[in-house]
Amino acid sequence: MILDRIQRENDIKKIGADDWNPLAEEIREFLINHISTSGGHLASNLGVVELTMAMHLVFDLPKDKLIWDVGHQSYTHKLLTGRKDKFDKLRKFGGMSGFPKRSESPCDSFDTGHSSTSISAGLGYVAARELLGDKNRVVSVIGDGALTGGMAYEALNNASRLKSNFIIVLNDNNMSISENVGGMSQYLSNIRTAEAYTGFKTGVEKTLSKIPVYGDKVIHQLRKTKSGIKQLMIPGMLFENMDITYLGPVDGHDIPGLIRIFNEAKKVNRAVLVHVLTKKGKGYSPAERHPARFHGAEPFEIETGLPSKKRTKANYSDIFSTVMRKFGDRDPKVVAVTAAMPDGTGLKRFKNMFPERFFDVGIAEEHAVTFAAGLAAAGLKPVVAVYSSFLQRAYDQIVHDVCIQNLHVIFAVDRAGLVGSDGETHQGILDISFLSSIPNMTLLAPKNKWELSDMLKFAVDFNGPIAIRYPRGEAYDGLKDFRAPIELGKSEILYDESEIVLIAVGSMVKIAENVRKELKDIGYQCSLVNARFVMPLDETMVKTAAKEHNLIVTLEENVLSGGFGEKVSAYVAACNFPTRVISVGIPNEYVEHGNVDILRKELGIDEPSITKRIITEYLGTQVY
Ligand SMILES: Cc1ncc(C[n+]2csc(CCOP(=O)(O)OP(=O)(O)O)c2C)c(N)n1
Ligand SMILES: CC(=O)[C@@H](O)[C@H](O)COP(=O)(O)O
Ligand SMILES: [Mg+2]
Repeated sequence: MILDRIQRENDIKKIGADDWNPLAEEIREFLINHISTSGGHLASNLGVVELTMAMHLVFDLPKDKLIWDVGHQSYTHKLLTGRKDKFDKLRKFGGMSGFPKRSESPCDSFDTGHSSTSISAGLGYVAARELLGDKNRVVSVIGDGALTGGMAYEALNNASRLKSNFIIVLNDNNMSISENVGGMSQYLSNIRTAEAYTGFKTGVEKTLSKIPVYGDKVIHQLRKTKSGIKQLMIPGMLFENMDITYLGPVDGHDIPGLIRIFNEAKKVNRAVLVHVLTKKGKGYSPAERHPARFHGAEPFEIETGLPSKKRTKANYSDIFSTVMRKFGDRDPKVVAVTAAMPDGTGLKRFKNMFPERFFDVGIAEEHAVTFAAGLAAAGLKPVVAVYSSFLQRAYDQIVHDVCIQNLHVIFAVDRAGLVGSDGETHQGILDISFLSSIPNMTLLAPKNKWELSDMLKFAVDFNGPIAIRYPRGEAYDGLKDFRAPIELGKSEILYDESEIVLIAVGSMVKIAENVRKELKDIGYQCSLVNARFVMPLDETMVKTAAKEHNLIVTLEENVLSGGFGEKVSAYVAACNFPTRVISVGIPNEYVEHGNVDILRKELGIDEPSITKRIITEYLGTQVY
């Protein structure tokens, strides 16, 4: 194995050119084998094997800084920097992250996970280099999907003032997770289409040559300019006009060609964008044919590309998908907005049925929210389906554009709570805190799949900003018989007893149900309340709970700071009730990657830990 000769960064420089392509093949085989068992971002990684190798051949790590946008495509980089053995625990608790991590290697210059940050971070590195008198190179690698995000443009705007070298590699595979969208994607497509370029060039030359005397002179003059007649067709002119040198497009699977262009890019004393064309999923035909399915893949059979485990139960996004189709049918004012996540959020079916009422705005959560505010102001009923952690981006838009104007925007907040193997950047553990503190916002969480459907109906019929948070994965189908109509600000009493009351939010109702069973088994009386609303808080319920029990236990899959438990505690304290409140939630810290059950245990929010805590902390017995 050539790959075995790579033990650390820069070892690739000892591999002869004849072995580059065989090494690329070995890397692909390694990635397919490992990701087929661990799961992970296969298609994006297969697409950048040669690109990563070429960068490692040209640049000097860790002195030079490579910044991977999103970071989901950094597996080859990890392999080339001595982390091959860590792939056995890729994305597993305590193992290697699926994203770049400064804590993992000095060759990881910047932690990523969310999109469109790489040019800003790279520019920061460049400015620091100039101030500190360092000599390193800075290279930001951004995908065509990530280039739909507003931050990338803010950074490019800023980069245009540069007087020193900063290399931006545009990894253009003509795909986001799903089909890429928007004007920039169209612009890149035009550049990408060699035929269009060649055809246009020939066309322009032909037209000009028909102009007597001057035509030939213009052609001659244009050919003499820096990028020749190609400028007329504007490949890269958008960047060139911003004082950012454009190089390319170049075949992203041709290592010598890439090396040549990177060496050219090094000579430019300003920001330079190298446009690299790659194929998402390259080398594994199921991934080439279905790049979206293999973007973030669950474990799969290599021969067929089919998932190793068949899913038997619907997940919450499936339920959302079904309900949205029904609403689309029922109410022509219902429209759907996604920021580049039609598959993950389950909006794809709505898109197919109501294409004119479906809006994929690209990786642009801030814009998605203000766009939805505009739709609502004009009388439509926008449903913004977005992952909890990505909604963090749009905080001011929620406040400034939606809530101050009290507009009826419905937020379907998917992946709320622990998401698992994506880790810190993707855990949806802050939304209760940041949404429930915004005046005018109503925030709900369903206990099971039927309640998600009921809550969505309630939200569509509501008037004002409203968010429903629900977790990643299988939708709970227990507690089916509890289906009282949703009323604004009213919780649902599931079991009404005495002594202890568990008040749980959304996904924690299922856990609380089991905790209650265990407490009852050892002789305690225990009530169970499904909070339903985080905001507004059901104060009447809390008052009654405090009066009729010795202990209130709140449960939520969110950080404790600013969470539901704090609200309940504050209310109980404000009413001067002596009832003790224990808040179960996530400590105020970032949660690493790993299986959700393991993470819950580690965080003390799994059933046995909660039961034990209630017994030891409050009841003062070690019986359990
Ligand atoms: C702020 C934010 N929104 C959404 C996502 C989800 N997401 C991860 S990768 C991706 C597509 C990125 O496309 P591109 O940059 O072209 O990389 P490719 O997957 O094609 O390699 C999206 C939408 C994210 N990581 N961050
Ligand atoms: C890198 C990224 O942000 C996405 O690909 C994310 O990993 C998708 O997560 P889900 O698997 O929960 O859809
Ligand atoms: Mg792409």
